[in-house]
Amino acid sequence: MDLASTEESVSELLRRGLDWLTRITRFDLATLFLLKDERLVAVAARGPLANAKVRGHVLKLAEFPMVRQALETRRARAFTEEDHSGEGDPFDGVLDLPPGHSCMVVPLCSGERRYGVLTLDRSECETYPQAVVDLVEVYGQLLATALQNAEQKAAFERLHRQDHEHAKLLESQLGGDSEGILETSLSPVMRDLARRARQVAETDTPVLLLGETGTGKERLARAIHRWSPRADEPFVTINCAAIPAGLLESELFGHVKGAFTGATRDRAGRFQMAHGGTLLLDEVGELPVELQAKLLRALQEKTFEPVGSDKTVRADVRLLAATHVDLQQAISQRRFREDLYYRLSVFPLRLPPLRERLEDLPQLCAFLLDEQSRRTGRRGMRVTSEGLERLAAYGWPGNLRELANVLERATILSRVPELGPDAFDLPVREKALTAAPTVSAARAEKSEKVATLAAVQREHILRVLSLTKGRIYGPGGAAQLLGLKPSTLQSRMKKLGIARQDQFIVESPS
Ligand SMILES: Nc1ncnc2c1ncn2[C@@H]1O[C@H](COP(=O)(O)OP(=O)(O)OP(=O)(O)O)[C@@H](O)[C@H]1O
Repeated sequence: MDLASTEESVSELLRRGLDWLTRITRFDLATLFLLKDERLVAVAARGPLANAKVRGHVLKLAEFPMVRQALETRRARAFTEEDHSGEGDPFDGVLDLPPGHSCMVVPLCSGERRYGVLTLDRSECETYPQAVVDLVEVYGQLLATALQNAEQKAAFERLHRQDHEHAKLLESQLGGDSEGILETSLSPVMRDLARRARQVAETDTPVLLLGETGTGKERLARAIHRWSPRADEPFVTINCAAIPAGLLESELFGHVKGAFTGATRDRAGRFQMAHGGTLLLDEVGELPVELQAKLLRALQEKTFEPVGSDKTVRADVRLLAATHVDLQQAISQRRFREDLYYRLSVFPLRLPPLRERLEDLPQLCAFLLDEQSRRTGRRGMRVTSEGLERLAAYGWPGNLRELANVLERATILSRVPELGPDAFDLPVREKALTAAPTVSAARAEKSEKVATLAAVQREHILRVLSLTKGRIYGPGGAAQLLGLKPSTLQSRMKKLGIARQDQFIVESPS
C-alpha cells in the first residue's frame, strides 16, 4: 500500500482494527507494519508499551527471515525463546523487552496483496498458545480483506475525482459547462429557450439554431448533445462557410481512394464520424444547393454514398443546424431548398442577441472571466458596477464572442483585478453600432436626420472591424468580410479617418 496515499478511511480502519484486537487476546504492544519496498514500516501501535519510537519503526525484511517467512507462507506464528536468540527481536534498540518474551507475527495478506504484518508482544516470557495464534491469524486475514476493500474504495474515489476533473477540464476546453448559465439566466427568453432545448434534446428531432453571430448557437448545440441520450457518442461539427464548396461534399460524406486528384485513400466524412451521435451543420445557409438534395436524403433515409463510391453507407446521426442568415430569404432567392428547410426547422430555437439579454451581463462576465483565467492566469478578475454600466451601454454586434474578447483584452491589460469603465476598449460609437448590419443602414436612411453615405460606410466598416478585432488581412479578416482588397479597405479607412481616430489595431501581413 502506498503510505503517502493511505486515505483517512484506511487509517481509521487500522486504528479500529487494533482496538478490536484487545478483545481477542492480551498484549503489551500490538504493532501494525505496512510493507513498502521490502521494508516494514510501523504505522500504528497499541498497548502500554506503544510509544512514538515504536510508531515509525522500520524493519528490513532481509534481516528478519522468520517475519519474511510468515508473509510468504501467509501463516501466523509465535516466537519461541529459541527464535528470539536466533534472529534477534524486531524491537531491539527500540524497546527493552526481556529475552524470550511472548511474541507473535501475523501476516496481513488478501488475495495477491501482501499488506504487511501485525506483531503482538508481551513482557511475560511465555509463548502464545497455538489456539490464540490461529485465532489472530484469522483476524489478520479479515483485517487484510478490510484493508483491500478500503484501498479499492480509496482508489475508486481517486479515479472518480480524476475523472470528474478531466470531464470538467474537457468541458471547459470545449466551451461547455455553461448550461448552468443558460438555465439560471435572468432573462426569461433565455430560460424558456433552455427549457425547450432540454426537452427537444431527449428526442432525435432536428433542431435549427437561429441567431446573430456569436450569440452562442454552437454552445447551445453542444449542450443539446450533452443533454441527449447520445451524450456518450461523438459530437461532430462542420462549418459549411469555412470549407470550399468543392470539398464540402467529401468533408460531409467522405470519399473513396481515387475519387478525385489527391484522394489517395478512403476517408470517412463527418456523417460517418458522427454515427450514433450528433452532427452540427454550422452556417447551414452556406451549403451549396447541389449538396442540399444529398443532405436531405441523408436526413430522411440515413443513407448516402461517399464521393466516388456507389456503395451506400448508413449513418445514424442526429442533426442540428445553425445559421445567422435568413433562410426564408435564401429560399425566395432559390439559394436554399424549401424541402430541406422544412426538414431542418422542425424545432427552431432562436438565440437572442446580447443587447436583448443585458440582465445576464453580470453573470456572463463572471463566467467568462473565470473561464478565461485558465488561459490568462489572472484569477479573481471582476467587473465593477460602473464597468458593467459601460458594457451595458454598448450594442454588442458580435454578441457573446465580442464580449469574451473585450473581457480578455481588458484582463490582459489591467494591472488591478477590478475592471472599471476605462478598462474596456469598445468602439467609440457604442449604441450607434448596436443594430444588426443591414438594419443599421436601413435605419440610417429612415432616420429623420439622413446620414451621409460616408457616415454609413464608416459605421459599417467599424462594425466589421470590431467583429474581427481590428484584423484586416487573411481569412475572416475585415477585408474578406467586406469583399474588398485589403489595400482598398485601408485606403477607405484612411479616407474615413478610422484607424487614427478609433485606435484600431491594424495588423500588417508579416
Ligand atoms: N451561454 C454562454 N455562456 C458563456 N459564454 C458563451 C455562452 N454562449 C456562447 N458563449 C461564448 O460566446 C462565443 C460564441 O459562441 P458560439 O460560437 O456558440 O456562437 P455562435 O452563435 O455559434 O457564433 P457564429 O454564428 O459566429 O458561429 C464563444 O466564445 C462561447 O464560448
